[in-house]
Amino acid sequence: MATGGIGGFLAVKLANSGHQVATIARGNHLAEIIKNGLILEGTSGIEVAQPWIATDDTSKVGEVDAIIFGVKGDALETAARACLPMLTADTVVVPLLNGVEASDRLINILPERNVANGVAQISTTIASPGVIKKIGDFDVFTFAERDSKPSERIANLQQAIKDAGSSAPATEDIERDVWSKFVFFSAVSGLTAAGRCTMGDILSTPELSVLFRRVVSETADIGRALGISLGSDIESRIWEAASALPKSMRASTAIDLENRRPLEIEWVSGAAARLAKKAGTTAAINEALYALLLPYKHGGNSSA
Ligand SMILES: NC(=O)C1=CN([C@@H]2O[C@H](COP(=O)(O)OP(=O)(O)OC[C@H]3O[C@@H](n4cnc5c(N)ncnc54)[C@H](OP(=O)(O)O)[C@@H]3O)[C@@H](O)[C@H]2O)C=CC1
Ligand SMILES: CC(C)(CO)C(=O)C(=O)O
Repeated sequence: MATGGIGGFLAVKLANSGHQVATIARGNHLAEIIKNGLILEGTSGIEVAQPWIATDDTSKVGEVDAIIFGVKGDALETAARACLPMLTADTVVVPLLNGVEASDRLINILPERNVANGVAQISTTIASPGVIKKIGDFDVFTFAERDSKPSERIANLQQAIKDAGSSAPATEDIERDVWSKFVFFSAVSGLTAAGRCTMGDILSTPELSVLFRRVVSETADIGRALGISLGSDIESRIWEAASALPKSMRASTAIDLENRRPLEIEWVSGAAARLAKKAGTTAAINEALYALLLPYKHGGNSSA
């Protein structure tokens, strides 16, 4: 659930390493998957997978072991309800959305025993109906039970993803990992989208570098105020990692903005602003980035 950048990538990899994979998709994307298979254009060539089932009707899938949950933030509730027919008491639902609220939002709809927590480091997109495109060489999926305790179902899914060629490291603190990506992403997303710039621009413009580092500190402080054990070196580690990113890199938010698609800002800059209030701290820069992107939230032109 579903067959976008995240779900489509893992569907191809898992199906081609021998697993029974159902791809939930709709419209032209589904029609092309049924007709030609699901195609992954990666840096090392093209792979095609024939899903076990490709459908927009989850009641046709039956009960499953695991659900890779990868829809955009605004689609979470509807997609979660559609997962209900596929659950047994042991099915694990692994959210890989950006932001820090997906797992908590899922337990409002799905039984808590079914819901895990997770985060993805990858850059993939639906290039055209039936075709997923991967950019770059990184594909790391970090996930665990909500309380981070080891479990067989998490270990099995990690092993399956590793056998399929990606990275799925074990973690002793999934909340910290989800927040670490959020701290990084709040800066990359907010600046490359609101600033219409690339990581190269951020790294080569001292004023933008300072702003990037301020967003990172601001979001990290929100996490710390909420009790997340982010560590005192997260700011420097993120800056080091950011400095090594490809110069042309932009967040999916910036690419969505350019393509006039809806933006996930409610779950990134907007979430930082909201969570700061909850934590009793401030988030002036995240608030500003959120406000600058708000006119474009629903896609299309600005509301002006
Ligand atoms: N792609 C990436 O590289 C990364 C993505 N992420 C995060 O992962 C999440 C998913 O991103 P991504 O995979 O790129 O998103 P995509 O937009 O590529 O894919 C989401 C898919 O979900 C489908 N969908 C939504 N609701 C339903 C539903 N009820 N039934 C069936 N299909 C549905 C959409 O179909 P339709 O078009 O018909 O609405 C779309 O095909 C986001 O939070 C993103 O920020 C995190 C790290 C990297
Ligand atoms: C920054 C990146 C590519 C890291 O996975 C990402 O999550 C996104 O752009 O949505």
